[in-house]
Amino acid sequence: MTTADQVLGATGLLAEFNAAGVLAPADVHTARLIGDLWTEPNDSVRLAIALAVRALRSGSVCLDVTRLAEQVMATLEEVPDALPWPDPDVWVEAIRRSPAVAAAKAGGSSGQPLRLVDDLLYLERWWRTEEVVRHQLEQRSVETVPLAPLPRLRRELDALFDDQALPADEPPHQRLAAAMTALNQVTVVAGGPGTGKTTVVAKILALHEALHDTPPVVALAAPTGKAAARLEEAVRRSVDDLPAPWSSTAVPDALTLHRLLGVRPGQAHARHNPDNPLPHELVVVDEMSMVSLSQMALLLQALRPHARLVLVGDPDQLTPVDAGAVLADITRAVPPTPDRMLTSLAEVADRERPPALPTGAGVATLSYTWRFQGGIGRLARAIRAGDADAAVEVLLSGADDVRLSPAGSNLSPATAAAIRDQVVEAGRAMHAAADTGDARKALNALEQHRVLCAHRSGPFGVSRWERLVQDWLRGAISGYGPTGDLYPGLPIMITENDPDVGLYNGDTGVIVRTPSGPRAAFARGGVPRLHTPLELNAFEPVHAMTVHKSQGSQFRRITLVLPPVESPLLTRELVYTAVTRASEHVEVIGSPEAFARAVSRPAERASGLGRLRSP
Ligand SMILES: Nc1ncnc2c1ncn2[C@@H]1O[C@H](COP(=O)(O)OP(=O)(O)OP(=O)(O)O)[C@@H](O)[C@H]1O
Repeated sequence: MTTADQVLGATGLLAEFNAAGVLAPADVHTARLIGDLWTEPNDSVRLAIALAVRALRSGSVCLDVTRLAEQVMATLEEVPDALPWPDPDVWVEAIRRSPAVAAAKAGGSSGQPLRLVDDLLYLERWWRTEEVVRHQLEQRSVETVPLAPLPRLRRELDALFDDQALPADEPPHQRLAAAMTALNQVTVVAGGPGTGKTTVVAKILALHEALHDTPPVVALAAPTGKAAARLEEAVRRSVDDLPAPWSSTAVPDALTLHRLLGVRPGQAHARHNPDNPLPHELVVVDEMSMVSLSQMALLLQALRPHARLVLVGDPDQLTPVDAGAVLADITRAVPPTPDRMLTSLAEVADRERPPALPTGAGVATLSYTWRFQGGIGRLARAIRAGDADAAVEVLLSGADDVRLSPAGSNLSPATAAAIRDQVVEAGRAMHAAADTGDARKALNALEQHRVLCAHRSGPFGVSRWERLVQDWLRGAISGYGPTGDLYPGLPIMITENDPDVGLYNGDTGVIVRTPSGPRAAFARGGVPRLHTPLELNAFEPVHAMTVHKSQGSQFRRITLVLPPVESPLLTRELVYTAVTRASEHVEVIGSPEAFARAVSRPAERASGLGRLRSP
C-alpha cells in the first residue's frame, strides 16, 4: 500500500482497515460522509458502510454481516495481519439501529443511503436494482403463453431434434431448453463448454421462426464486443449446418448489451426502457456469467411486456467484474418448476428417451459434453464437481492436453523455456502477420496462446508476466517492439467503453502495419475492423491478463499462473474459468496444493437474489 492510499485524518476502525490495505480512500471518504450526514458516531457502523462501498468492486451487491470477515478476506491479493473485526451479532444490531440504515420492508421515502435485509447490508441503490430484477423475473415468470398449441410444438421439436448422435440413455436437454423457450417468457440455458449452447441457440431461432406466422423480430446479444462477434459467427455456422428448411433461418447481427439497450458510458439509464421498449419478440443473451446486476435490470426493464428472453451461459464461471452474479443466482436459487409447466413439457417431450427435466423453474441445464473429451474436459468436470483430488490427478496424469509445472516465485529453467517457446511461437506468428498488414492472420494468432494470472500485481501477477513476455519476445523476434510504441504485433485490450467508436471494455485486438500507419485490428464477424491510434481511448498491452478479463474469450493454449496456496483469490470459479478458456492445451504454473485449494473453495459472495426467489 502506498501513502497515497492512506487517508489522512481517518480514525478508529476506518483507519485500521485503511492501513491494512482493505479499504481504499474512496471507501473511507464515503463512509465518513454518510456517517457525518446521518450523525452516526458508531465506529463499527461506519466500517460496515465503507465495506459495503468496497464490496461492489469485488462483485458483491451487499454484505452478509455475519460472514463479513470471510467475504472480505476472499477478495484480497495478500492476507493482512489480524484485523479487529467487530462481533457479528453486536455489529448487526448496531447497523439495524443506525439512522442511516432503512429496515428491510421500509418504503424508499426516508431517503436513507443503506438498507438491512435480514443480515444483508446494501447500499440503497443496489437494493433497489436487485428488487427490480427480482420483481421483473417474477412478473415475467407468472403467466406462460405457449407460442403454439402443444401438438404443433411437439411436431416441430420432433423434426428439429432428431438427436441421433446423443447416447440412448441421455435425456435430451437441448430439446427441453428449446421447448421451454416456447412455453416460458424467461428461459435460462445453462451449460459448461461444449455442451451445445450455441447449437441450441441456433435451433431456438429456427423453432421460433417456424412457430411464428411472420418471422419474429430477434436480438442476439452478449456483454462484450468479442463475445457478440463469437456468438454471431458460431450461430450462423450452426444454422448453416441445420437441414433445410431450418438452414435458411434468419440470424440477426449480434450486438453488445450496451449497444442493444442504448447505454452511454457513465450513464446509468438506457435509451430503451419501459417507455421506449425494445421492438424484439425474442432476445437471446449469451455469456450471461459476465452480465452484472445493473445490466440485467436495464435489460429486463427494456423488454416489451410479452417478449421472450433466453439467457445462455455457464454459471460455474467467475462472476462479473461489476457487482452482481446474476446467472449464478438465477440458476441456483430457483423455485421448483410448477406442475402445470411439467405437464406441458411432458406433452412435448421425446418419449423415446429418459425424461429431461428443468433444474428449476425456467432453467434448463445442458449436461452432455459434445466436445472436450480429453484431459481439459476431465479437468473442467473435476473442478466443477469440487473434486480437488481428481483435478490434481488429471493435471499430473501425463494427458497430452493438460500439464502442471511446479513453481514458486522463481521458474525453473525448464519451465521458463517451455512457456517461452509457446509465447514466442504465438508472438512470432502475430508479429509476422501484423508486420505485413494481414489483420485477419494477426487476429488469428492473437488467440493462439495467452498467459492468465489470478493476481494483478506481485510476483504472480499480470504486471510481472507482461514484462516477462515482452522481454522474451524482444529477445527472440528481430524488430519486435521498440519500447513505448504502438508496434506491429502488439496485442492490446480496451479498458473503457467507447460506443461512438464501437470499442468496449475487454475487447482485444492487435496493432498491424498499414500504408497509412499503425492501425488497431479487432475481430468483428468475418471482417477485421481497423481503428486509428487516435480512436483508441483507453487501452493496455495484453500479453498477459487476469483470468477475470479472459472471460468470454477462447484461446488454443493457455498458461495459468497460480499464486501460492495462501492467496485468498484461489477459488474454484477462477481455475474453472481459466481452464475452460483453452481449446487445445492448459499449462498450470504453480503447486498442486494451490490448485487443490482453489478447487475446494467456491467463491464467497453475498446477494439477496441468490436466496430463494418466491415461486
Ligand atoms: N445435439 C447434437 N448432436 C451432434 N453434435 C452436437 C450436438 N450439440 C452440439 N454438438 C456439437 O458439439 C460441439 C459443441 O457444441 P456448441 O459449440 O454448440 O457448444 P457450446 O456449449 O456453445 O460450446 P462453447 O462453450 O465452446 O461455446 C459442436 O461441434 C457441435 O456441433
